[in-house]
Amino acid sequence: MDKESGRKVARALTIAGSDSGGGAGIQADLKTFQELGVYGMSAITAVTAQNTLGVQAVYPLSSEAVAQQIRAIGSDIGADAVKTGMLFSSEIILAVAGVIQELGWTKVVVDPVMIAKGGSVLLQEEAIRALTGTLLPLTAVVTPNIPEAEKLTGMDILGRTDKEEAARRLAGFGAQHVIIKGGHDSGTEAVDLLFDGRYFTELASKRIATGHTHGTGCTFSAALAAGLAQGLDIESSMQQAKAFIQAAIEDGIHIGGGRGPTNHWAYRRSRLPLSNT
Ligand SMILES: Nc1ncnc2c1ncn2[C@@H]1O[C@H](COP(=O)(O)OP(=O)(O)O)[C@@H](O)[C@H]1O
Ligand SMILES: Cc1ncc(COP(=O)(O)OP(=O)(O)O)c(N)n1
Repeated sequence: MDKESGRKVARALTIAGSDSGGGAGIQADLKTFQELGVYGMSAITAVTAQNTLGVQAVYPLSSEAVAQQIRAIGSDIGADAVKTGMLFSSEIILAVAGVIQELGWTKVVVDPVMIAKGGSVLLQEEAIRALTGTLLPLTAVVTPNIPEAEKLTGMDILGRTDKEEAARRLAGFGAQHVIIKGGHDSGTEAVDLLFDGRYFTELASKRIATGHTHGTGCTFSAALAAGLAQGLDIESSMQQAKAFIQAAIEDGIHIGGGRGPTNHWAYRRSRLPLSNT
């Protein structure tokens, strides 16, 4: 609660890696929170030297440093929702899962970031088991893209039936909801599939032909967490996140010499009266 205005302030925490180029990771998450009217906080897991051409270096923090950042937030400000992004190692995953449990946070969005679009490793292979064994059981929504869902479940995903089976397996690890994202599919639509443990719901949008998709997954999961922090249910948060990422990709920012970032201003601008844009 903001003491002066008496208004409740929605608070969201991102536990993720820093992208020096500003398009993905912590930077994308905080921009998304801000645009959606949510107070953003961060616990940094690793620093990457990165730009639109790719990841040049990764410097992970100690699991203790990550845990202390989260506890500092939990013991004072609190968080209405949390998202995780790049976690890099099993030590960091175990620390993050431990503190989330300690603080009793339940609105937890896990974006199981593994490999950047340029091919760099953002999660060590041996950490996959820690992710499925300790973090997914604490998860309200897990948001893999297709290659991530394949890695987590150990199966190939070629069509809708495979996506459904993969979602069931991910729910089997303890995630309450699963969203298998469709950015890596072919076809004229980008179709995201939500599984709530019983039913499947598809959310489709026009696929935008663009090379400027750096940070799409981070932005989508941050928007999802922002919706949950504001008290929306999972379906409404997903609809808001889909609209946010659609606007951000459609109006991508063409900076740098490689894969440009999405435009975090675009969603709010698209909702303003024309005279104010
Ligand atoms: N070219 C595109 N056009 C429209 N939506 C897209 C496009 N690429 C990705 N998306 C959407 O962006 C979100 C993130 O998906 P994806 O790119 O698969 O994640 P990641 O960055 O983790 O690989 C999803 O909602 C997906 O449908
Ligand atoms: C620090 C950091 N975290 C995550 C990613 C991956 O971002 P993602 O949204 O999956 O999109 P790409 O960057 O892979 O285009 C990252 N690159 N850096």
